[in-house]
This record gives sequence, structure tokens and C-alpha cells, in this order.
Amino acid sequence: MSRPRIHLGSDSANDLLLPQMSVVQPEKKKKRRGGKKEQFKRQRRQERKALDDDTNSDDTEPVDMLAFESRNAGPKGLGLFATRDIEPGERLIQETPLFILPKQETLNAAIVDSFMHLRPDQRAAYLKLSSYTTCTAKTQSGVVRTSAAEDGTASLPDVEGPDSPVDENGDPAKQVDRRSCASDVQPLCSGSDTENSCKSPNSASGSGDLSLKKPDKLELSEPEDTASSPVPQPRVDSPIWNVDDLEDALPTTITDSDTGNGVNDSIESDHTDHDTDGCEITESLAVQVINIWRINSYMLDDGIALDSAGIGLTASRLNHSCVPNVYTAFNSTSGHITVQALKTITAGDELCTAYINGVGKLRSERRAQLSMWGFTCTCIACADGRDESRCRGIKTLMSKVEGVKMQMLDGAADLSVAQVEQTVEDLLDQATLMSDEGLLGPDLADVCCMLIGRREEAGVLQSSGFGILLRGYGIDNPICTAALQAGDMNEA
Ligand SMILES: C[S@@+](CC[C@H](N)C(=O)[O-])C[C@H]1O[C@@H](n2cnc3c(N)ncnc32)[C@H](O)[C@@H]1O
Repeated sequence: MSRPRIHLGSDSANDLLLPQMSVVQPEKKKKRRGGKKEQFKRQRRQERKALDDDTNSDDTEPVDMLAFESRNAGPKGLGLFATRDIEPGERLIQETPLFILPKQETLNAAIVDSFMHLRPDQRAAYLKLSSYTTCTAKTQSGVVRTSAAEDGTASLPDVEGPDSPVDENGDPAKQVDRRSCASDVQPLCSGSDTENSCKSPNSASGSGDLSLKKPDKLELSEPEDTASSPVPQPRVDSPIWNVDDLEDALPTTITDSDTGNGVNDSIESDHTDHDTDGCEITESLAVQVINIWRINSYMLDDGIALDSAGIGLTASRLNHSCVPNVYTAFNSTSGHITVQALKTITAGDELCTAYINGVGKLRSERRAQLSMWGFTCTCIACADGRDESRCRGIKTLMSKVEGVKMQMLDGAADLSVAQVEQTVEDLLDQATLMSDEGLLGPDLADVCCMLIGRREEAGVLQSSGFGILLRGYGIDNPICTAALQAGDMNEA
């Protein structure tokens, strides 16, 4: 799926719809290029610091240099918080995923295999990521402990789990429409019966129990056919939790030849460059590894095809908001997960990304989608009593525009002038509503990029689009490069 062509228009056009938007102007860009080295160094320091926070509490990196820090976010667990004011479009994280799996290979065995081939420090950092979910499914084999430390087979750090409630049914979301966080691994527990329900470890019903029970049998969800969209849109067509798959991955002992303890590598591996020191994986550890992947992995797409997922240690600490202030993307050229500010962020604010594509969805719909992460969103858009008329408006306009888009794609009949006029009006209204709602991510660019050249106002929308793309992705992302190449626009 290719992105629509984007035209870069006059600067004033960018101010018209999106007062909060920061469009990189040519002069500013030059200045930024001049300071890029420093900016790059700062980013590296940030990444290192965030990683070190996880792996080494004695880290002495001066905090005042950083744009954000990782700290307690109350019931959400850990979160990332701005330590200084941040400008829209600023890149905050640029990290190489710990490992990437092609979408069709995100099988439990592949996840466990990739984990085992991480370096010991990476494995330790991985195991510190959030994996609060507990599954209380009854099993023949009984309880599977999450902590392999109990077996003396692996040293697991404490898993920090938020005190978040489960969804009403205790049932993981069937529809997993994830923009950024978590990938195509289905929740470990499935089905709607209470025996198979997921519980937060600290929830009343979970009694603080971090154990994970292996289900007898789990139904595989049907693939979701998510609507096509030019924005990164996670698709779920490789549902996978099944017991056989896990059993394939177990038991596994990998002994690093460097340790001198002999090599017993029962995993066929092409990760020979990785250190795989002695570490036995038990069933419970495997379950934890898979759970962590499910909660923390991001779809890694290049805006054209969604075919991979990966875990970034720092980006994994981002909590969700339906009105996010940062955008998480994947740069398929550099191989980095990037996180950029979508709006001005004030020192002390939490950085939040959107785990789902919630644009045009009502609170109840978003809640259903988010339930697989085991929390009920309390962001500004989800506050009780919040007027949802803007959301409803966006939803209505989106479905209207979608209808026209389908008509255009079918090529059945050319649109009438009146239809075109109306659609442009609808898009303008949608962009305004989204902007008012604080939805400033690349979805807005897609709104802005439709109906190129149809009318003067459409040109305004299109010209805004590139600025929005830049803000979310950064100029080095091939999505922006392609937009520049495809459109009648240039950087200057
Ligand atoms: C990718 S992790 C985010 C980082 C996590 N808070 C941690 O401590 O590592 C996702 C988990 O964080 C928690 N979380 C994320 N956003 C949240 C929110 N808006 N409200 C409550 N919990 C949230 C949920 O437990 C979710 O499963």
C-alpha cells in the first residue's frame, strides 16, 4: 500500500489547520542540520541512560542532559517522563530493536529462540519489561510458574506490574488493531470463559499472583481483516498461541562455547553472532518471554507493508494514551525504532504513544481494543463523562469519506463535482476535528493528503500533510523521502 502523494504548499497553509503543528521550515532545517551531531550524541545518551536505568541502577549519567527519564508512573508501572520542554517533531528515541521477527514467524518458538540468543545483559533487560498479565486457565499440567528463578535455572529480575484492572469480561481483546505496540502474538489466554481470563497480578481477583498457567487448549482467533489505510495499520493474521508451538520451544538448553562449559545448543540457530551463555529455558520462563513480547513488541512497518515486529527496550516503556504526544515509527532504512514528539511537551509530562489506531473510535471501542494490555485507559479522551461528539463526528466523516474512496477505487463512476466538493468539505471538517481533539499523528496527514488537486482547500490539506509526516517520522524516514520524491514538492 503506498502513501498518497503529498504536495508541500505555502507555509501559511500549514498554520491554517494545525496551529500546534511544527513544520520544519527550510531555515530552521539548516540550523538543525548544523546541530545534528550534538543532537545525535544527546539521543544516544538518552537511549543509553534509559537502557542503563533498566540494567544498572548505579548509572551516573547526568539526568539534566536528557529529554526524558524512566520512572514510576503509578498504576501504569514505569513510564517515560519529559525532563525538559520538548518541541514538536523532536526525535526522542532512536533505538535498534533487540530482535525483529517477520510477522509470519512470530511464533512462540521463534520468540523464545530469539530471546535465548540475546546477550545475557539483553536477556536481563528484556525480562525486566512489563509482563503483568496472568492467565488463570486451568491446565492438566497445573500451574506454570513465571519465575524460572524458582527452578534455579535462570535469574529473573522482578517483573513490575501495574495495578491495572482487567477488562469487564476478563477477556483479552479479540480485535487487535494495534498501531504500534504489541504485535501479532495473540494473548496468552483466550476465550471468554472466566477460567481462561487474564488477570492483572495486583488486581483484586488476581491476588497479586504472578503465576501463569498454561491453558489446556486455546482457540486460535480468526485473522482480523483490518481496514486498509495508508497509515501504519497493524494487521493480525498470524494468531499463534498454541501449546504445541510452546512445546516445540522447550526444553532448551543453550550453553555458550565461551563459558567453557561445553556446547549444548539444541536450538537450530542462525544467531551465531550472539552470546548464548548457559541458560536453561523452562516452560514458565518461555511463557514469560512470550508474554513480554506480546505486551511490548511493536509492529515495525515502513508505511508500505506490515511484515515485522520487534522490541525496543526504551520504546517499550512508553505508556498508552488515546491522545498521544509522541509517535512511534520504524525507519526501515536505518532499522531504528524512532519516537518523535507530536506536540509541545512540557517538562514533567509523561510521554505517551498510541497502542491502537483509535481515530474515529468511541471510548468503548478503544477500551475493547486496549483490553489485551490489561488496563482501562484514563487519558483525557477516555475520562468519564467526556463529551464524545467530536469523536462521533470524526467517525461519521471517516465512514463517509471511506465510501467515496471505495467508489474512487472501484472506478465504477467518476465522482460528480458536487461529490468532490462535499468530500473536500468533509475532509477539512475531519482534519479540524482531529486537530481540535489533539490527534496530530500521521493519521491526520492521511486526511490531508486525499483528493490531491481537487480544490484549493484540498491543496491546503495536502501541504499540511508533509509537515505532519515530518513531525511523526522525521526526514530520514523513507516515508518522508518517498513523499518528497512522489510529490511536486521539495525540501526547500
Ligand atoms: C509496553 S508496556 C509500557 C510500559 C510499562 N508501564 C512498564 O512498566 O514497563 C505496556 C503496559 O503498561 C501498562 N500501561 C500502558 N499504558 C497504560 C495506561 N494508559 N494506563 C494504565 N496502564 C498502562 C499496561 O500494563 C500495559 O500492558
